[in-house]
Amino acid sequence: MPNQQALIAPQELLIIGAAVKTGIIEQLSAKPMTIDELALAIGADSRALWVVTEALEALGYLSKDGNMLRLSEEALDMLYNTESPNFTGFSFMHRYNVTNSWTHLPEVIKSGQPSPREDAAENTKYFMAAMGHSAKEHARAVAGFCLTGLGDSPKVLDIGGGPLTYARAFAAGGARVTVQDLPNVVDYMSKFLNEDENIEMFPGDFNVVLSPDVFDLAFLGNICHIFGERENRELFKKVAAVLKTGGKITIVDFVRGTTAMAAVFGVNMLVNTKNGGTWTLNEYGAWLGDAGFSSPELNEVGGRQILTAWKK
Ligand SMILES: C[S@@+](CC[C@H](N)C(=O)[O-])C[C@H]1O[C@@H](n2cnc3c(N)ncnc32)[C@H](O)[C@@H]1O
Repeated sequence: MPNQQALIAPQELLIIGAAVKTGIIEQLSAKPMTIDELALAIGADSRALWVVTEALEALGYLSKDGNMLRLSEEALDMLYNTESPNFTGFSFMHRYNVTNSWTHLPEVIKSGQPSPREDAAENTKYFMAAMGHSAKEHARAVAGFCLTGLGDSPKVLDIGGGPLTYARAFAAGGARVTVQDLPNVVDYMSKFLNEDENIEMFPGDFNVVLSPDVFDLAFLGNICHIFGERENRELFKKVAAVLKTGGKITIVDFVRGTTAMAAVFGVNMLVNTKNGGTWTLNEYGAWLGDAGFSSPELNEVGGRQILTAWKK
């Protein structure tokens, strides 16, 4: 049934997102400023800046001391205080970028091509923050489920595991983890890794190569929706080649035909990728079977759908 409650503009996201994009937040995180000082610092129109900062104040992101603007305590907690229960960092900026792509859906429906993408370096930072944030709550449960039956200190290959949230949960469960991700992501994220974490990072495009080792478990967290049938079939074959016999593959993704979210998320992949999407259990079964795996089992853990199959 259509959800009329959902038919509202994401105004707060668009306002705070624009405040981050234009540098309002960064400038005010350094020091309080008047509207005119801020306008000069970020090269903005004073009238427009006044209207937007009034809204930011009304929404609780800014506070005013005389004519000086500053970030509110709540905004400081949310954006910068990693110890705060309200900390999100800048993870919402990924949603802001995605919302931008979604507004091109009418053109995408006609052309069949994804929305134009802005390749800004800070988007890697936002993407990693968003993925890390969304996995935080259920990573332990998912990792525990995936590690079941693998014995002591299994070797895990976490493909597309750049945000490190799942890798840390695997390591906490006793695994030795190799995280493979794109070189720019490994470059950025390896700074956040401590030497004693039992996690190493391998830079590499999974469409080209997988980390050359023998693993007990390959974890594919939300990567099968990025590409189409050909790439997934190839990836599953590469996974089979780096798993020991009897080794396990676990895939976290929305499975089309089993949840409404899979169809909706399919639209996200339509606007953001050339041939990504969400796939049915039958499709996964055929692709995994042809790559040498058993039929996949579908489970739900911590609200995430997980497919599990074993290398024959
Ligand atoms: C949607 S995120 C999922 C992150 C994490 N696995 C999770 O489930 O929260 C996809 C991840 O795959 C990585 N990725 C995308 N294409 C890749 C490729 N061709 N080779 C290696 N990593 C890739 C991205 O950089 C990103 O870290």
